[in-house]
Amino acid sequence: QLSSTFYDTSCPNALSTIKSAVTAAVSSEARMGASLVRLHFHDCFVDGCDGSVLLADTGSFVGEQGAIPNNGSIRGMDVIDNIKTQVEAVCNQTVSCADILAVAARDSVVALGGPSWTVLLGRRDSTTASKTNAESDLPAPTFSLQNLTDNFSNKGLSVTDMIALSGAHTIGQSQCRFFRARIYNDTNIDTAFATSLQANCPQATGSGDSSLAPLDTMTPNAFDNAYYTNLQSQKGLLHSDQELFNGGSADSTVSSFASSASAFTSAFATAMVNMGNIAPKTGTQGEIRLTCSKVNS
Ligand code: HEM
Ligand SMILES: [Ca+2]
Ligand SMILES: [Ca+2]
Repeated sequence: QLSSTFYDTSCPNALSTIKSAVTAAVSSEARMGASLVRLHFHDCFVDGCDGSVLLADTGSFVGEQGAIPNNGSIRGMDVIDNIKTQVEAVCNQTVSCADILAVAARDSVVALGGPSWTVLLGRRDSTTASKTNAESDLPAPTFSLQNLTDNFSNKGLSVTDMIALSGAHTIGQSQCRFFRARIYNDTNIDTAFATSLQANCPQATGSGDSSLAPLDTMTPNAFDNAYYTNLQSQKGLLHSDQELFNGGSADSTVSSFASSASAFTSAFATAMVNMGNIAPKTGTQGEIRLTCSKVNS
């Protein structure tokens, strides 16, 4: 249904416009690459890749940005709004916000040294958002391996896709409130690693809640396979990360991605295409938004 050539005649400069803007944003702040990849994930898992996550709360409209997994956490919506303005300047109401997110996620990975892949295009934008679905469908950092497997399976994604996509945690940061329970309560954590994290993340809820730590302690700004070698030494930051290497059925795939960068990058690229195919709106469904943060009036 989606097609890599969707904008070839209607907007031949769309992809280059997005790439330059993403490259500039990531050059000025490496973490923005991570934030844009996550935004695409949080879009696709909630009613499909339809730009729903980008809709801001305005007046009586309730978007997804206040949902528990997103609130005070997702970033980069302003960067997408800015890219959309540049894309509108070259092709009026032609390129969807959902497609801009999918391309920006790919370009972010490339900008941080990761693999490239061909992005399928032609998604249309939603005219609705669902805070309820954002709270029910996005995975939580407290999840077990079984919870994670079920959550991705509900979106049509395999365990291999789940393990590969979790490798996006090779970049970016997490707030203390999401890893506090792990560094004080989990036993499958490297002791020195836990102790070093405790310095900026006190045990008491409310203190240092938003202090940041890198998801990949080795190379936080490089899209590599260090995430998996960290898991092998019990240095996963989130409880859900370490669940992938905890003596269970995912261990062998983690080991394969840890020992082969190419096995990881190829599985990651495949899984990103699979995630990008979740319930796209096409044809006459939805709309092409003029501004990514609000529906057309
Ligand atoms: C497997 C289940 C997952 C869970 C439980 C999870 C949870 C989280 C949490 C709690 C954070 C920290 C957010 C914050 O502190 O504000 C985070 C960050 C991040 N997640 Fe995930 N995530 C998962 C899967 C994914 C997937 C599939 C992707 C993309 C393909 C992804 C990409 C990222 C990135 C890049 C960051 C860093 C964002 C930044 O620095 O702005 N995550 N994730
Ligand atoms: Ca969505
Ligand atoms: Ca890394």
